[in-house]
Amino acid sequence: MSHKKKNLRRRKVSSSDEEEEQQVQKSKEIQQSASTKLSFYDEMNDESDISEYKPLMFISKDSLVAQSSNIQGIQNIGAETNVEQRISFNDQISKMKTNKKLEIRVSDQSGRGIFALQNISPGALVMEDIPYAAVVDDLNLSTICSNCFMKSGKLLCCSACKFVYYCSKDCQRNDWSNHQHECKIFVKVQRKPPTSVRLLCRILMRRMSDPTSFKEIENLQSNRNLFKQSQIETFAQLSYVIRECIPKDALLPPSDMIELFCRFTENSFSILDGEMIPNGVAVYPNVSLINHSCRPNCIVTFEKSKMMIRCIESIMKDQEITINYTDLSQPGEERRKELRDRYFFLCQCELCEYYKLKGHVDPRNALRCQNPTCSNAIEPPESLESGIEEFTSTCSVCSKELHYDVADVEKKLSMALELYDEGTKLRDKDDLQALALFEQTYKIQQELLHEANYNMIRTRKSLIEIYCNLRDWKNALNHSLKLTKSYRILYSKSYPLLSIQLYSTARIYLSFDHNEINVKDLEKIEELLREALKILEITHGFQHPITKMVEMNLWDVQGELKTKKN
Ligand SMILES: C[S@@+](CC[C@H](N)C(=O)[O-])C[C@H]1O[C@@H](n2cnc3c(N)ncnc32)[C@H](O)[C@@H]1O
Repeated sequence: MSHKKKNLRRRKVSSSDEEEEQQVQKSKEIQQSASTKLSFYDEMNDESDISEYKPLMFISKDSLVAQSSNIQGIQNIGAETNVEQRISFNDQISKMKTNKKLEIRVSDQSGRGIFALQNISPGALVMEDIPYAAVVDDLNLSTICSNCFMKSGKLLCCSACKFVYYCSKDCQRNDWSNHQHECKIFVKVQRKPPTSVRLLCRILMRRMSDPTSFKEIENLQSNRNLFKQSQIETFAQLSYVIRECIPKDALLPPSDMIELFCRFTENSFSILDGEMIPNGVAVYPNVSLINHSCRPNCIVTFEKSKMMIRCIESIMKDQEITINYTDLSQPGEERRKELRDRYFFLCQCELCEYYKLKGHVDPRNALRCQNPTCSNAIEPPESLESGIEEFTSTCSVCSKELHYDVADVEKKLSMALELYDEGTKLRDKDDLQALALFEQTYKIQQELLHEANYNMIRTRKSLIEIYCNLRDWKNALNHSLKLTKSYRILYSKSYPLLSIQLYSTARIYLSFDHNEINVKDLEKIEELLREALKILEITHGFQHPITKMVEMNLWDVQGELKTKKN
């Protein structure tokens, strides 16, 4: 599907909802009937290329209610209603420090989930967990310790394979049981298997040394019946790679290997650094029980490979704990597609439902008001396909009469996306040419799209990156300030990406020549850092290295401000 259609497609509330309901109904039927499932998925899509799975934020499910009764050690303490059964914490969950605040319950709609047993305030640590198994991703192997996940410019590399790095001899020793088998393979073939395969090897090695722990993995949803045949075939091929990497005793029978791949696909997390940039992949079985919302009340952050779930929106007793599985800057339609394709459910969260209501325009795919002084989001017109040539509307903020020539808008936006793609291809080769293409893209989009439109955000991010590479701080700052404004529209006030964006903007400011920064600038920087810090204390906690770093930057700026004022 071309991007232009995505841009302009207006949601036909009733029919698309019906379609989605039908698809979900169909997927429920498939869960019960393995024989029909694959043909449905073949029909439904698509361009599945999962040979290089991106470790996602998250996970998925199976026939959940049925599965819940098989959970080892989880005791069903009786259904209080037909919809929800209360389930007490089992050994697995009691490992979590804060378990008295939480319990597992099961619902027809989303299977197992974690619920609050008391009110929880923003900033509170709701859960923390260490990985069952974790690997540093390929790009970061030389800068992150493969055992403790410490980031450093001075790591020691494994003298045998020279692929894997450690921060100390102790870390190398501790990781040896995991690394010894892959090390031989790296030496033999002089290249690494994909990150996902390396992680699965570690899971299987742990199973061999600690068989009871493997129940934690077996408890995860697999949704095997819902995977497409092409995906299952890829899993089968990757299983062959795994056979080459670990001892025979560590292997599972072929069908269990496929099941493991399905569980991994639905339950793996990206490990993120403080700035929310992925640097590894891991499985955290306890946290895998948390369901998704596009308006989550909790957020996942990491200290090295330890995962922390912190509350970002007040949670009331009996409310479900939720985190986000997708990129929230994407329009609802795309988020729902991703969730349906990967996690096999139709998202009906507060955010998705809100924009289905008449009169609520999602800025993520909106046009902008044609009045240059008005920034209102306008619901995009029907695409060309539906035969509409002109779209008229009235801006609800400035009351301007709006007239869009649909063909012209489609053409311009389509051209902007082509320019963007060209720019992306050139990005690592020729910054200046890429910059010229991104500027052209921006010029077209700025005239037509709302500032929080997904495509505008993408273009701005690319422009900021290139201007920073070129040390053109003035232009980088201009776009970064505007991006911050868009993030305020897109994200809740305690969302970590907003704090990281505020901090990045402050850093761009601080990159200016010292003499160019006056008191007014310093006050602005102080304001940015203050706000970033306030959010980070909630999302990452007071002790997180990034929180400390922002705090130190703030002190420096406050000191300088004092000196300049005197
Ligand atoms: C990581 S698992 C979450 C725990 C899962 N409910 C379980 O029982 O193991 C992800 C799966 O949970 C279900 N799920 C998560 N969020 C959901 C939501 N908002 N609505 C419906 N189902 C959801 C989906 O089946 C998804 O594949």
